[in-house]
Amino acid sequence: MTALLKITALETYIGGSRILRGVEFEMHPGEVVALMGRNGVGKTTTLRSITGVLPVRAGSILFDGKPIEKLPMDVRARAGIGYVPQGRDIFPHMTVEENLQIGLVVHGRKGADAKSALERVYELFPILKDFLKRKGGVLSGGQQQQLAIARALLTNPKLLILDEPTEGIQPSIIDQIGDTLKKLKAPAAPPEAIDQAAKDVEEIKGAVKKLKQTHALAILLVEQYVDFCREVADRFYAMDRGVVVVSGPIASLTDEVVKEHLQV
Ligand SMILES: Nc1ncnc2c1ncn2[C@@H]1O[C@H](COP(=O)(O)OP(=O)(O)OP(=O)(O)O)[C@@H](O)[C@H]1O
Repeated sequence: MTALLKITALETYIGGSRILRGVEFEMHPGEVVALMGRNGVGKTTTLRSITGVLPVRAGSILFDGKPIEKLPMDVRARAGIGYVPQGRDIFPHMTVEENLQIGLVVHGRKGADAKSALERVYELFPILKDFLKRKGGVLSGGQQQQLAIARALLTNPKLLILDEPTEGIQPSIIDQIGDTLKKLKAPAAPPEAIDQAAKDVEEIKGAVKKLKQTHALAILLVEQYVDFCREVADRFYAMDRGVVVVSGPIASLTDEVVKEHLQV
């Protein structure tokens, strides 16, 4: 099968620092791939290099068989690369509906085409349809993430890139069950917040799984939480200091691999 995305010998610098030092990986249509690694190894830099936020110094990025590494960001987006950056980037003072409308306008979708695109995202994220008139900023973290994914889907991407979709949602749960010291120092999150966080994570997981079944698109996911990756991804790549050090089907992401390459 022809690769949808093929990255070869990719090098990206930030300022004078060589952050990516020959990244190589590929993705096929319809695949969910997790890009993993400890903090600061270059995962976000890799995503930014693919989307065109950062210029590439050397190497190639083939998307759908064509080189894109020199193309501007908007051209890459129109070619079929949808991107949900870390921190989600929704407009907090605008309603859910307005946030989605912006997605449609930016990509020139109107009339019946726009309506059917919206229906598709409402099917995937019913909560958004219920909350159309709410301001983005009052949604829970997971609901904002759903809104950001929905907006990216309105462009009909062939590849959807998600940078840490559970960031800022999971820690509240982990704080509760983990580090006792932290618990003693910081007041516990109220039970409603923990319930909401757990529900949010399940909804995002569910959405990725549903996307996999119902949409012909590939998903590249940066995610720290191993269980999340094990549940939704088909394959994984783990990075260390600017290169991919191990990869394989998600079943080969054993606890030993996690210990060696992912745990702090
Ligand atoms: N704007 C910047 N200026 C200087 N160095 C940067 C900048 N952005 C990132 N870096 C450095 O580049 C390296 C890779 O960062 P990157 O954000 O790609 O890592 P990451 O694997 O996504 O980690 P994280 O999970 O912490 O986001 C890090 O060492 C970081 O300090």
